[in-house]
Amino acid sequence: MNAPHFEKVALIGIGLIGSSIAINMRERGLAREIAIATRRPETLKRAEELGLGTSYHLDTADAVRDADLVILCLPVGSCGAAAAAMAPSLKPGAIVSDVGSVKASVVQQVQPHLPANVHFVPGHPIAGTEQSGPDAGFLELFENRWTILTPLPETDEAATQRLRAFWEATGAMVEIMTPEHHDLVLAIVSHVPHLIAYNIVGTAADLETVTQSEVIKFSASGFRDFTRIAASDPTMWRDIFLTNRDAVLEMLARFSEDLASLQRAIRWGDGDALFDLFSRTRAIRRSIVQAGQDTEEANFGRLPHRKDSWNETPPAAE
Ligand SMILES: NC(=O)C1=CN([C@@H]2O[C@H](COP(=O)(O)OP(=O)(O)OC[C@H]3O[C@@H](n4cnc5c(N)ncnc54)[C@H](O)[C@@H]3O)[C@@H](O)[C@H]2O)C=CC1
Ligand SMILES: O=C(O)C(=O)Cc1ccc(O)cc1
Repeated sequence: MNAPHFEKVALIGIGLIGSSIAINMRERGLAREIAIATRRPETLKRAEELGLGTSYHLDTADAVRDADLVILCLPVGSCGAAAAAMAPSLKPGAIVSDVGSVKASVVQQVQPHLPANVHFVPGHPIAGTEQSGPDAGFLELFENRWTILTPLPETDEAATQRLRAFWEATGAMVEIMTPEHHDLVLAIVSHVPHLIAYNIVGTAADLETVTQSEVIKFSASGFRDFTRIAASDPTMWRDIFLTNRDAVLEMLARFSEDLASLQRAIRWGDGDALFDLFSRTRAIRRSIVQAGQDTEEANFGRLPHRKDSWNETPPAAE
């Protein structure tokens, strides 16, 4: 058990990420008090049944009172309103952070509401699943995963280092970058891939010659992987695309150009072009697996709340 990193931590929102942080604090003794706030009474009741906190609040301002660290664990589009609601009750010297998948927009939404005497250190754990809600959290979620912190030029360095130490105590590896760079990188490695999954599952479901049951019956594992990703929370992903618009559109334009050249290679029977690309991509996959960064393989067997019937045996090591 670690010494507490903070006396009191307030989590605003208690879904997959909030509950995973709460479980980490509880199991690893990272905070003495854990205040949980959420807007729906049913969710709050469930968090209490799960024993995720030490106090439970429907009022965000109540939850953050006297907190040394406040983490917004909300859909990105809701962070501004939450910051406005809690701002008058923030303790001077408190660290305010978040876990949103987009960073520049969170900075734009949250910073104007914060008093000058608190430290704002935005963050993003690059770890998750397609599940949501307070039942979805688990202790190992952040282990050996990156958490990116995007402090602002004026952010107090000591506050950033305290938050780094907190995340490292959950098992995460921490990297620091600007919000804008974060948003570009995440657009290509996370946001566009999710868009592709939503699109391909939608296209398959819309095909008039293929009934829904055939889509499920004959789906190979590649398509199944897309359906897992396309089962991710609609509110969360709507907000990601609306708030990381420019970076996603830029990466999507690059993607579309490359897709057009693949289309051309297929049309003209250019097997070399196809073979070259597939060889390069296979090498990339192998280097990711070697570095131990593959979520599916790393997470297999440690997702207690995964209920999908396609959670088959892990593939043999490549
Ligand atoms: N799910 C994932 O795999 C990952 C998500 N994130 C980010 O973490 C944040 C939270 O995501 P999850 O925990 O997965 O979401 P979730 O859907 O599991 O939980 C969201 C929580 O926020 C509450 N909430 C929703 N709208 C609200 C509003 N308008 N005002 C107040 N409370 C509201 C919900 O009741 C719930 O407690 C998002 O910003 C997401 O982009 C970051 C890394 C991974
Ligand atoms: O479930 C998956 O495959 C994910 O990609 C999880 C995820 C979703 C959003 C993030 O910002 C970070 C990680």
